[in-house]
Amino acid sequence: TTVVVNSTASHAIPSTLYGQMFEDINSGDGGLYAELLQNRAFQQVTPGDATALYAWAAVNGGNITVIADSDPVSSALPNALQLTIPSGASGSVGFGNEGYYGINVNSSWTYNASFYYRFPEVSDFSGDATVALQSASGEIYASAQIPVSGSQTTWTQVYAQLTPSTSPSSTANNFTVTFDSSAAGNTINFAMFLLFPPTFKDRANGMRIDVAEVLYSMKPSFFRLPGGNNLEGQSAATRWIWNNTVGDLVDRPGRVGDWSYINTDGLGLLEYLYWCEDMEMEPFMAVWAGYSLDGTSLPEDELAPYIQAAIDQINFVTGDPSGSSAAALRASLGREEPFSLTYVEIGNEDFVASESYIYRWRDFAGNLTAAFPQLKFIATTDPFNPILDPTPQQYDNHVYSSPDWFAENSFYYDDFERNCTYYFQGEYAVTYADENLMYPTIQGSIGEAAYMTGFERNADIVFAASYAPLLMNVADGAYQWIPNLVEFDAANVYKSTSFYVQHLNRGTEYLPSTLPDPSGTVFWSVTSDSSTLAIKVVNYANTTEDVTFQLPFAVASSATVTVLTGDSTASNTPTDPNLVTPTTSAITIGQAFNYTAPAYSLSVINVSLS
Ligand SMILES: O=S(=O)(O)O[C@H]1C[C@H](O)[C@@H](O)[C@@H]1CO
Repeated sequence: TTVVVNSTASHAIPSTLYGQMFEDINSGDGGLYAELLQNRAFQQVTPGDATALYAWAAVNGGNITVIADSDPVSSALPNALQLTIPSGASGSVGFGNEGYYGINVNSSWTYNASFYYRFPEVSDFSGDATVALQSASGEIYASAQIPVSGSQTTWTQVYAQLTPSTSPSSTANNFTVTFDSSAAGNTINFAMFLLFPPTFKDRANGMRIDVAEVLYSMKPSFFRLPGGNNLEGQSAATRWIWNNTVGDLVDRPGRVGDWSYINTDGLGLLEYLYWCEDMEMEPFMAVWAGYSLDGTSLPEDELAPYIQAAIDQINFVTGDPSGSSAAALRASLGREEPFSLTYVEIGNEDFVASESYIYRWRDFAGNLTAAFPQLKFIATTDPFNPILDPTPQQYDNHVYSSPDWFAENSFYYDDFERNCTYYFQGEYAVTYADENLMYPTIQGSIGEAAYMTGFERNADIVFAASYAPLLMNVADGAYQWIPNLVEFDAANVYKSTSFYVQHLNRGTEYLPSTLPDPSGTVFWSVTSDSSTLAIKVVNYANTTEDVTFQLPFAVASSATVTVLTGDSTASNTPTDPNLVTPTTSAITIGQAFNYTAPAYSLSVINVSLS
């Protein structure tokens, strides 16, 4: 194969081309969001149900149950954990939390713990609650005393810091709250527990550092939030409601998410926005658009309150505090100046309800465009099917398919009409439906790399792309979708082979070159920025492929090539996390040079242009 590279760029690579799609699918609570306690506030559970206490367990005979407190800690959190310490109790009696499939105890960290308590009946008890981090077998790694008084019959929040003495290798640990025998016979109500490790950029109520750092290393330019299906609700009533996700944690009711678990909404709209700033990316924010996953579309004459909610949501992000109550709410929460926002998505995957989207889009996009003429609105039906008014300038395309499909469709966007319509490949990934694989394989990741060469060749109309889903807790029962880009457990983060494909793609303008054979197995894309020429070569075949490049100008003879390659079925997994990682080496090139691409490989040849 001979590839002649043009000297003149045909189009810029939009700065937004590579970003991240996020929603709470095996990934927010217990994952990116740093809160370590599961079911920390008994949100959305039914008091008395066995499940109401999930992740909590009694310690040494403590008698615990979830009650609807007669004097709830807040209207958002009606439930409390009630502990009765049996009379005659001895030893440390109370309860514990197992975390999200474990708790990482790290002696270099200071943990911040807090909870609310009250005595439902006045008691003469005055003593300490002991909070601790301990192994499943009861070895104490860290503990602290919190004074507790039986005269405290109204809610009060108390705090403690925990600094473990060691870093056990096991994450099978518990956070415990216990009392000694002096508390025997007492009944105490608890609410709104919090246990945080250090967070990314030290952000309050922030993100888990190790996961955040892996995501940051991808240098994403945007972050799509809050979904995906998790925006939509199993009913209109359980949709993602922005104003339920902001303000004091004690005022956030949480919701039954769309991935079969309760969302605390501790990772809420303001946390997302600070996260985008900390990660130097812009939010691609979705607004609920009248369709819920039970298949219901609201009739047109019921949309007005939700359009107003969308206007308020956008004003919360970018509004002037003097001009909107939502923006004033943002200011009251400590953020006077607006956040940057350009793209707003109207709904998610509305191709499943495209008939009603005709009026839902008309009313949402119509009203929001009038209210925010500076924003760009993304439609979620299939392009031009149905015809929408106002004419969308952006569409969000999603595709999940086989390795072969991705390798065979790298020209997917080449034939799209250039008619001032721009495309967001908002979700794409190889899924291994037949083998139901938990982790991407090299064959799948190289298929994705082939498809991604099409993003750059068509970056005049493809303005953004993100693999989905982004994150996955690998613990049994902790995930709802496979595969995912980055995996984690309570103490580790794992980078899939597809992560490395995402990680390698960069460039600021596209240099046209000889077109690959759309039905072939070798693909390439040449991009440059001010200092470097990046030549991506994808070989989807199981044999090596020689590619001769003819560059338009002389270049330094020494270049580097970063190669991701391996057995077609190879995956990075928790037991073998670095089975396939990219290798970088020096190569000698010239204005014309031959490159032998290994079987199943992505190669990125970087040539300095200085
Ligand atoms: O069941 S699907 O509709 O395929 O779910 C997909 C599409 C949806 O937008 C996203 O939330 C999810 C996984 O990334």
